[in-house]
Formats: sequence, structure tokens, C-alpha cells
Amino acid sequence: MSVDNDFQVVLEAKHVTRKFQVAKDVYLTANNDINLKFYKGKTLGLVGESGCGKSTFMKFLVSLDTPTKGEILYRGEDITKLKGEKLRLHRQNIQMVFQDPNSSFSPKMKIKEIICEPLLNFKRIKRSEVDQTAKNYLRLVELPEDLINRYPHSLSGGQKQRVAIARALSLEPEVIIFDEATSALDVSVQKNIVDLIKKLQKENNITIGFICHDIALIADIADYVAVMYLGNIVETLPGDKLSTDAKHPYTKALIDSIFDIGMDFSQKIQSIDSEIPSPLDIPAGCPFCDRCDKVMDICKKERPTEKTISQGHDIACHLF
Ligand SMILES: Nc1ncnc2c1ncn2[C@@H]1O[C@H](COP(=O)(O)OP(=O)(O)OP(=O)(O)O)[C@@H](O)[C@H]1O
Repeated sequence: MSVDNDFQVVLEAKHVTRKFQVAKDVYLTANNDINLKFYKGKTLGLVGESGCGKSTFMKFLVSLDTPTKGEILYRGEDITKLKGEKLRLHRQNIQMVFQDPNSSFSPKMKIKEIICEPLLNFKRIKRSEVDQTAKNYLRLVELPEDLINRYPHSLSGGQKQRVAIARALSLEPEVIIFDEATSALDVSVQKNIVDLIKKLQKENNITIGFICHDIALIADIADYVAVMYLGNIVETLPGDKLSTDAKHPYTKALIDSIFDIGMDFSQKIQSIDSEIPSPLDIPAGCPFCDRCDKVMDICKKERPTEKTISQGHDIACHLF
């Protein structure tokens, strides 16, 4: 993306590739030469079908995995190289909210302990301050203070996600990554959580990475949208221009799919006839060439490089 003059880059992925060995001499390319920038106080939405490599990529941002090649720069420092105490301290800068809070909450911990655990780990508060601190954070995420002594199993899905957001906020991170964080919620609850995220972002100038397979939701929340296909970023553009300015045949197929299958494209995209290829068998040229109705000879031979076609709008397609 070429909007550096307007926005401050906080986090940047440079030529990030991740290969998984799945058998002797057989490698699966989950991320292929990804370049993305996260700007101060802005939301970058990452969208693509199930299995395209979104979660693999987001794990690098929160130091849960390291790429096979490439760099993840946080304020210019390559965090893939951090180890030990430096890595532990860095974790305060970038927090994550997962799809399923049950997997990250201990069922034996009270809500106040869940919210304050990071603060106690980093010795930011004393034990005696836990109750008041947890109440403050519950108020921030618009939950009643008296939940502090409850256990997670007694909360609804939406309430648990609010607690997860409170915990992520507690260390005052510069960046929060949301990995399908609203996908398991009912549509009305989802909307309330998205509104809360937008409000908290504005108040705290947080940089957000929002992974989601729902392109309509991404268009609503993201300042910039990156579209991923088979481990490749095929197009990046401003969220408010997604429906009018998208040019890549894959992005357009995703947008059409909203109308085809009622806004849920975890199912097969009906506007594309063929099946998605296996990441074990990515075409030599453009990753989308086997399914593209505008395919040309060059598409089968050469991988298209990203080109900037207008401010904040990059595309990797031989048509442009
Ligand atoms: N540890 C691993 N070993 C082998 N293959 C893996 C591993 N982790 C992920 N993959 C493969 O990498 C590809 C990308 O997976 P990833 O989970 O990143 O996709 P995703 O877009 O997040 O999908 P979903 O939304 O379904 O989680 C998939 O083909 C997946 O099977």
C-alpha cells in the first residue's frame, strides 16, 4: 500500500512466506511473499476463503509462529528475531482476540482474574488492585461490574468476547489482532461487538488487524482491506471503496458471492465454477489463473507482482 505519507506505519510484513512440510520433500505454501502495512489507529481487514492462509499470517504478528522467510517489523524492529525476555516484554505491544474465548480462558479463573492476569504477569498492578481494575475494564467494554466474581461458563458468547477484548486492552497495546473474533456470534451481537471495537479504537488510537471470512463485515469495519487467495495477497484497497472499486477478478467474485449465498462465503463461491486448488498444488503463474474467467496466456506462466493503481489501492493481476 502506498499511503505512507498520510499514515504512520506501526507494523509491516515484508516478503513473508510460510511453508509447512507435510511429507518427505513435500511442502505446502500457506503464505507466499506477503507484503502488508498496518497504520497507526487504522484497521486492516484480511479477508479470504477458509484455508487461504489468514490465521497462519496473523500468528506471525503475535509471535506465535515465525515465517520460513521474510520479516515482521514492529516500529522498524524485526520481531521474528526476538527471544527470551525481549520477546516477553514485546508481547505487551501486540495483543490478540481469538474466535473462541473458551480456548483462551481457564474455566477455573474468575472474570476479574482473566482480565487482570496480563497486568499481574507484567507487574503493572498489585493483587489488592485486581477488583477495582477489573471493574474499570468491564465498564469500558460495557459489561456490569458485578461480573467480576463470575466464571466464564456463566457468560454468553457476546459477554465472553467483551471480556476477551477487556483483557486485550488491559496492557494498553498499540496493536490488537482480532482472528474471526465475531464469527461465532449471532448477527445482532456481532454488530454490537463491532461497534464496541470501533468506539474503543477511536478512543485509544489502536491499530487493528481484523481477520474475517465475511467480506460485508470487513467492508464495514476496515479502513483497508487485503484480499488473500491461496496464500497470496491479490488486492488491497480502502474498505469504503470495496464494492465500487475492487478490480481483481477474485475480489469481484467474493463481492458477488454476498448476493449469491446470502453473505456467507465460507461455502463454495458460486460465481466461480471450479474448486479452489490445493495449497500443495499452486499454479505456476497467477494463483487464481485456473478459476479466472479473464485468464490470459501470461497468467499461467508469470506470477503477477503488486502494482499501485491509485492511492491505497494495490493489485496483483496481469489485467492491470
Ligand atoms: N501446522 C500446519 N501443518 C501443515 N499445514 C498447515 C499447518 N497450519 C496450516 N496449514 C495449512 O495451511 C493452509 C492455510 O491455513 P490457515 O489456517 O492459515 O487458513 P485460514 O485462511 O486461516 O483458514 P480458516 O479460516 O479455515 O482457519 C491450509 O491449507 C492449512 O491446512
